[in-house]
Amino acid sequence: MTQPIGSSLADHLSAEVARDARLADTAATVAAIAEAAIDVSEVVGRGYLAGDLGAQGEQNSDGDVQKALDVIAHKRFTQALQAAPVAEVASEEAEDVMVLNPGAPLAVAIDPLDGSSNIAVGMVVGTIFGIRPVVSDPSDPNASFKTPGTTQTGAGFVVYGPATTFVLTLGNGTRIFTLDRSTKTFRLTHDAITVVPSANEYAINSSNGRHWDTPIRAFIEDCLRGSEGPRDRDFNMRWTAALVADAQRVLIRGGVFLYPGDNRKGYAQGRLRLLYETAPIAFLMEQAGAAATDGQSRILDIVATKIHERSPLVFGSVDEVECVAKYYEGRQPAAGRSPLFGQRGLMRS
Ligand SMILES: O=P(O)(O)OC[C@H]1O[C@](O)(COP(=O)(O)O)[C@@H](O)[C@@H]1O
Ligand SMILES: [Mg+2]
Ligand SMILES: [Mg+2]
Repeated sequence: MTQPIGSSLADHLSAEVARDARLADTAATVAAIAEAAIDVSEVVGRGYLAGDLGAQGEQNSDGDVQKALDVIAHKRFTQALQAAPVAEVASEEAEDVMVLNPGAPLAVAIDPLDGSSNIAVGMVVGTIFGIRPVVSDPSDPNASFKTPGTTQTGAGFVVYGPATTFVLTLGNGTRIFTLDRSTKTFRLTHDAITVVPSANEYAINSSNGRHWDTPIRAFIEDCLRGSEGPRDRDFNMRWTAALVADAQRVLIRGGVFLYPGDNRKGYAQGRLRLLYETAPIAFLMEQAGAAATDGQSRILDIVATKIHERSPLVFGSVDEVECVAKYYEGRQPAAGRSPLFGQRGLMRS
């Protein structure tokens, strides 16, 4: 049963379990993550008064330098998951899978703090998670995470912005809950979201333009040409440097987000990690009627071979995601290439 706007996350979780009792463990895990998110939200909300949250520490598994807030968030979410029916955790901030409650039914992949480059400048950051069943294989400690994203029973992200939002799917639509700070409760503000099929906004870090492959360069070039190019309409560009914030914008307003692979060393598969970034976002997008691919193939069908594996990511309004795939297939709208590429101009390589 759909809950009314303003109802609590706890009520929504109860309703989901009433709909499908198999979701009980997933719902308990989501509740634990939400509690921790409120605590992290308070730290983020104190901003510079909380000390130097951007202070640099060790390198994480992916070679990124950990910031103080990365470590605080990792500890708080791990503590929360310890008290949930979770056996294993794959965290961006831990090299190997962490074993929490052996014998418990669930495995969680988590990016405790997304958008780390925004910490020091006091801008929006978040948390991303995907929940899936444990796969027992004594010969492979990572077996639970080597299943396609379609096995996820729940996924979500938190945005610590002007408001703190908790964006959730349990496979029955995507909803946004907003933190009511007076009661420390997440309340439903956006029920069963439907992303518009087409919109005039794209998000990409265009400073990497000279490293992109031809289809992505051509797609962005044609967006830039706007009403004078084959797309026949003008586009706007947004990039927050926090995947969670860009994903929330796409859910509410539509558009397309791209973090493709590129020619920089180590970036052949882009920057984002399959298990705790692209697969949860893909589940949330599909549940909102949007799409998510690596440019051509559905993200939710990809099986990780290692826990910190990266994948290119293109998600958002279905027509735009489909349009990107057409550029890869050579079926893009016909037109001469723009002078912005290949010759003198903004995007010259
Ligand atoms: O700095 P870039 O290359 O624009 O990358 C930004 C992207 O990297 C991320 O910050 C990666 O996440 P982490 O901060 O968790 O490593 C995304 O949130 C964001 O979309
Ligand atoms: Mg991240
Ligand atoms: Mg992170």
